[in-house]
Amino acid sequence: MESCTDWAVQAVQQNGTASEFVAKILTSGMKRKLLTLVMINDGSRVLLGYKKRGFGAGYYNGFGGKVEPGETVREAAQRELVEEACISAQDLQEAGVLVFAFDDQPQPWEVHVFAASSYVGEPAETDEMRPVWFAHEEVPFDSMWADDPIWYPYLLRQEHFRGVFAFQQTTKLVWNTMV
Ligand SMILES: Nc1[nH]c(=O)nc2c1ncn2[C@H]1C[C@H](O)[C@@H](COP(=O)(O)OP(=O)(O)OP(=O)(O)O)O1
Repeated sequence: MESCTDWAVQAVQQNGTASEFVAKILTSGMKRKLLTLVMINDGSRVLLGYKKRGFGAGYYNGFGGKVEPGETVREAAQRELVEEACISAQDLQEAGVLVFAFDDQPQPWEVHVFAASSYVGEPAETDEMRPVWFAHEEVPFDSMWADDPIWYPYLLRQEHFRGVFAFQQTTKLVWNTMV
């Protein structure tokens, strides 16, 4: 089976990129870092968390984090949702995959995005995230990762997506392609 990194490498080779580090970081065969991101979407609103600490602090985002040894990507997605928003998704669906190459991180990141419309529990603030509902037309892209406006339309249309994104100095988006 084709691994996700293979399609990301192909995308870079087919589309070219102004930033050499993207090709270098994706083709070097180094292990990627696996992460999850869960988007709760009730049909007209999405639940985002204001990230209070760590990577992406100050941004709104879905809930997620690193896949720990011994757990599946799906298990990690459920665990992070409970840890960060105090809710458990009932209909977690695979929504898409995002590959990020950073010029200041040693490994490419592969983020598995899941969507859910129903959950048990009540969203509550944790040490890491403050949950806030946003209407689809009011998603606060100015306070989010620069790649988000590119793939959110796919998410909201419930169309599966794969994207490759290159960042310089952590947050400056310098190249992207949707596959
Ligand atoms: N460019 C980007 N756009 C986006 O929308 N989400 C991104 C992103 N880059 C990273 N993320 C997400 C993936 C993941 O859900 C989160 C980063 O995870 P964290 O570093 O918070 O992981 P952990 O919660 O495991 O960390 P610790 O609690 O520090 O162990 O940010």
